[in-house]
Amino acid sequence: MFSEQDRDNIAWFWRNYLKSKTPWLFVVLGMITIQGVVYQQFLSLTEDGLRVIFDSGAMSDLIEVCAIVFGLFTTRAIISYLIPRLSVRLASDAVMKLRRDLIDHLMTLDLAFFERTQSGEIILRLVNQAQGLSLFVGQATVNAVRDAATVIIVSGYLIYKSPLLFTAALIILPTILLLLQHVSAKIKEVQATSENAMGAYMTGIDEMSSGMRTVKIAGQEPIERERLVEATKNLRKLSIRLQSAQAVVVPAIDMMAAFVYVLLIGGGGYMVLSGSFGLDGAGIIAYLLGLVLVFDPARSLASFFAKLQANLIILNGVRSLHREKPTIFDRENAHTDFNTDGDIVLENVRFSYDRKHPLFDDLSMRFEGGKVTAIVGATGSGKTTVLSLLTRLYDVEHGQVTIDGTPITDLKIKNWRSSFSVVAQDIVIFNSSLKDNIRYVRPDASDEEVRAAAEAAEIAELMDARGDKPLGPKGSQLSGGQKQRIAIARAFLRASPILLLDEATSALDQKTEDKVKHALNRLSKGKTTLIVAHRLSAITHADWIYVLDAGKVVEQGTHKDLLAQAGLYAGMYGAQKKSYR
Ligand SMILES: Nc1ncnc2c1ncn2[C@@H]1O[C@H](COP(=O)(O)OP(=O)(O)OP(=O)(O)O)[C@@H](O)[C@H]1O
Repeated sequence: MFSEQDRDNIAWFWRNYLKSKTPWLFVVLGMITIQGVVYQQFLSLTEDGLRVIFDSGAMSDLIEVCAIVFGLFTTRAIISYLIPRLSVRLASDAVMKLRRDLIDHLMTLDLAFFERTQSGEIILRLVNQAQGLSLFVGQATVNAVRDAATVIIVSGYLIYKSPLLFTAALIILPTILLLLQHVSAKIKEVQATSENAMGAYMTGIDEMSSGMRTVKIAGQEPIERERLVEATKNLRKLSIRLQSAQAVVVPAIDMMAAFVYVLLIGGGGYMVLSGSFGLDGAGIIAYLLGLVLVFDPARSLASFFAKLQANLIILNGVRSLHREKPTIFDRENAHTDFNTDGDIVLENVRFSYDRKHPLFDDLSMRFEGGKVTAIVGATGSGKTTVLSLLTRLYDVEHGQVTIDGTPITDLKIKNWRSSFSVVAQDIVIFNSSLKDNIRYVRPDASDEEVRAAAEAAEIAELMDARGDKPLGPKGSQLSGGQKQRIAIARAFLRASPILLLDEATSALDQKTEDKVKHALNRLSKGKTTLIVAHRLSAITHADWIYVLDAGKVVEQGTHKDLLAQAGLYAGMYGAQKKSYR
């Protein structure tokens, strides 16, 4: 019923999220025990009360029994109010910590993880599964512990009263265990499928809403609708299957309980009638009442057990995110200081996104400190990947990348990355004001510094016009060129010693591009600058140019050298010039 992995996951959850609350858990346990004792006392008092009635005893004794029973149940009611207040707080704290840990952990993971994991899967873990666990731990588990305490205490009392009758009642135990074993496997299987389906559904919603422009232009709304509706149908089917698997538990236990009641009325009745078992009418009625008090929580426990199986799958889902390990992290004794003006060198680098097809095999390049180097080449030749290796979004598999002779893997990642200003192809705009979007790369920048950066990137006018108005999800209220100018403004604001420009001005009109380019040229003065561009006219001024083809450097030199070589570069340049005429 519990696999090795389940036990390990529960131990992990306990260690990290509940153990520190042990004193409070004891308080809850104490209150739960009192509730169980209330039931046991109730039984004992009922037996006394019945005896007073059967034996025509004193009315005052009966009143006393009634008063105590009332007092006992009032105590139980007060505790029933206090327990959830405390337990929900404990569970919410645990899940907040779990969510915080998951977020912290996500931040350490490699870019590669996010490129292969569906967004819905991450949302599912952080939102639904964490919430589900909170409810389960805070409510279901506490109720289950209360039920277990009641079962143990009342059963103890029943064993004390008549071991023989209790042993007879245990006849059904093996059947219950077999049933639970069978059901738990089924529940686990359906829950795992449901979780995957829910993750895919969430990813579908994310893709649909962020890709609505393409959906509408391609007229694919019916297909998107169909895709999502199909997913909801699938979820409905799985939810019914799960409920059906869980639903058999309670009625099956009720049937078994009926069997035990009949057995005990018959057997117990016989024991009273024979008079040789020390059991009277009041005793057997109280005994039957006791069994009812045991069966009710036992039935809830069985249904808790069914829910537990589903939650173990959820717990495993959350844990699996924790099991993801980053491959790019700081080495021990990593340096924080390095010469940012030094040459950056790729030495015999091998790298592949997909192990079977290396993109680079023995690639060597040098980016001279303080100079402008350009990388050109056909689409897919690996230009952006070179920039990703420099910024350690990926690590090389073989060879090394160095700055001023120091391998970049010896440097603290935070310090190394902070030496870059980047204008990337995939510009990320947040749904906040334009000003805050520029400030994102340097939160401590003053208003004047943000304005100067916006002016250099020719976006100051728009920044004033929009004021504090958010830019829409993923900057949806901006044009491509406006987004690009925000990215450029960020590079101006950050003003780090190494500048990476990946198709930085490709979305700008000629006039704006000319202005921005002058500003960028000023910014790159004295900085190690790497430019990736398709439009070769944009890089003719570079101190050195690399021409990449299918992951290999096929030509290199200055613009003049390369034209003189009359090779690939000269051909590309000639073709572009012709098309501009
Ligand atoms: N995250 C990734 N996972 C798998 N393959 C990738 C990934 N990113 C890029 N690739 C592949 O690696 C190759 C090089 O991509 P890269 O983006 O470096 O090319 P590029 O020269 O910058 O192209 P472009 O000029 O179109 O921007 C391409 O074949 C691409 O399909």
